[in-house]
Amino acid sequence: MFKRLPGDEARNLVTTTPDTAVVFRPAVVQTPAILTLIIFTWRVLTGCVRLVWRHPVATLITITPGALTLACGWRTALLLLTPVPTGLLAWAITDRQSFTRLVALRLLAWWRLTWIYRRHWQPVMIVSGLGRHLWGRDYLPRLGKVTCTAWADLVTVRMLKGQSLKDWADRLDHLAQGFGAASCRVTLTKGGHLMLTFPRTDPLAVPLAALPLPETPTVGPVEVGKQEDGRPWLLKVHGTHVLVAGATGAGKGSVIWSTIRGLLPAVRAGLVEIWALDPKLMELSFGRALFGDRYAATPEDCADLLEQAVTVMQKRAARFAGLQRSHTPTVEDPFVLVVVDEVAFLTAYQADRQLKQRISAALATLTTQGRAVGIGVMAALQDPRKEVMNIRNLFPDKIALRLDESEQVDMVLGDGARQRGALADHISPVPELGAGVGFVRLEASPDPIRVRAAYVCDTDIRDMAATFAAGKDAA
Ligand SMILES: Nc1ncnc2c1ncn2[C@@H]1O[C@H](COP(=O)(O)OP(=O)(O)OP(=O)(O)O)[C@@H](O)[C@H]1O
Repeated sequence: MFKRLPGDEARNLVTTTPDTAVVFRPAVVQTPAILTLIIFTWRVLTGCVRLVWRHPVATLITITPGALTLACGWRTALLLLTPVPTGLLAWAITDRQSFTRLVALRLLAWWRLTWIYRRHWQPVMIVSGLGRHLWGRDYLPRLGKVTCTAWADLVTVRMLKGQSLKDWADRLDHLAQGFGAASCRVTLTKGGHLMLTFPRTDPLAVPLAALPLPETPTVGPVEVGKQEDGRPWLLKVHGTHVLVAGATGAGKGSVIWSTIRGLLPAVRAGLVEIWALDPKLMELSFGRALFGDRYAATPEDCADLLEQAVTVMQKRAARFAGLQRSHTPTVEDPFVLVVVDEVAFLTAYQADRQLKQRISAALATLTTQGRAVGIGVMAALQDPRKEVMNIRNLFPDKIALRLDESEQVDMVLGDGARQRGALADHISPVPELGAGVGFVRLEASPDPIRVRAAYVCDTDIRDMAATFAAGKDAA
């Protein structure tokens, strides 16, 4: 008499009495050898076709020498092929960019697909829990195309049915570790498909020197640093408000000073005014000459300056009403950028309740109504919690530099930003490695982008103040 046991393998588990050892009897299905051979051949053939289709250049380069040797012998093959490496070398020397784009990166992509991703795909998927091993079969997400850019591998993936972006976002560390990358970012490309980004090199690993001053006056977007992919980081300041959040020493000053630097030619042309609030008396006081009488350090002066900005805003709004809905900077109505270093000193940490109220009201008025009439606020903040900065949501653009806690990332960049790879709490506290590094979300995309601000050192600020001090005429 056999007693059946409950569970997944019930039909394979039998025992005669409850206290005897379980006898495991695996089900054996006899597959005809011919069927196995047909399936195997079919897989090899489709694999070859797919390989040639996806990587024609790499396949051609690999196969040609062997094919020529077989067809004409090694001497003739050598004779025929010698011009190829010579030609490639000449191409690489004369037009490095096109050679890299058309040959080098494609070869690299093929190599990394076969050697890194395909080889490790199955174990990484199973161990990370993104694939399943059920009834003796592996159910794995489909590895798609690998594209190499100058700095990262972009890997397309078709998710398993029933998986969500969150399942992948929760396992970014596993994926980075599994494929030997420093980090991993995930983006949904279309229904069921996503793209994983594995950086190979980090263009932001070394500090960036202050950028050259723009040749023509511009109100933005201002180039303030570099993006992870090596492209310039352009920060919009006109028509928005920017909040820069970062722990102490995160490099908030470099974002502020790079922005000011990029705007200086426009300041000189009369198209921009920079009003500075420096309650810590540290950061902006260094370039005080640039701001003239639009500089305040004590809480009383800061409240007065903010209220002046509100008056300018209201007068403009009254003049513009019914005539124009957006602002174009002119000498009569320049763009006013109100820069506030450590805004919490003026709000949350301000002991004088009346002053605190005046400052909070002015800031809230400017951030809710200033955009359309050409008044922008750029505020720096160490602690982004709501208790400290209750108007943080009035800033449409936010930058998360190094933060102390993982929860603070979503407070700054919005829900889900950390899950999508904005690991601002993992940025190195070593200034050379991490100061000025941060994450931003551009308006067009929910995916965070890693950036680094250029470092405007004391000498640069001194030079800027000497050349552009308020009241100096254009050279
Ligand atoms: N973009 C940068 N690249 C390299 N190093 C930087 C950069 N920005 C700042 N640093 C270095 O980090 C140090 C701290 O920077 P900074 O004072 O701007 O930080 P912070 O966020 O303003 O800090 P705090 O809130 O304490 O004032 C600087 O003295 C400088 O040495």
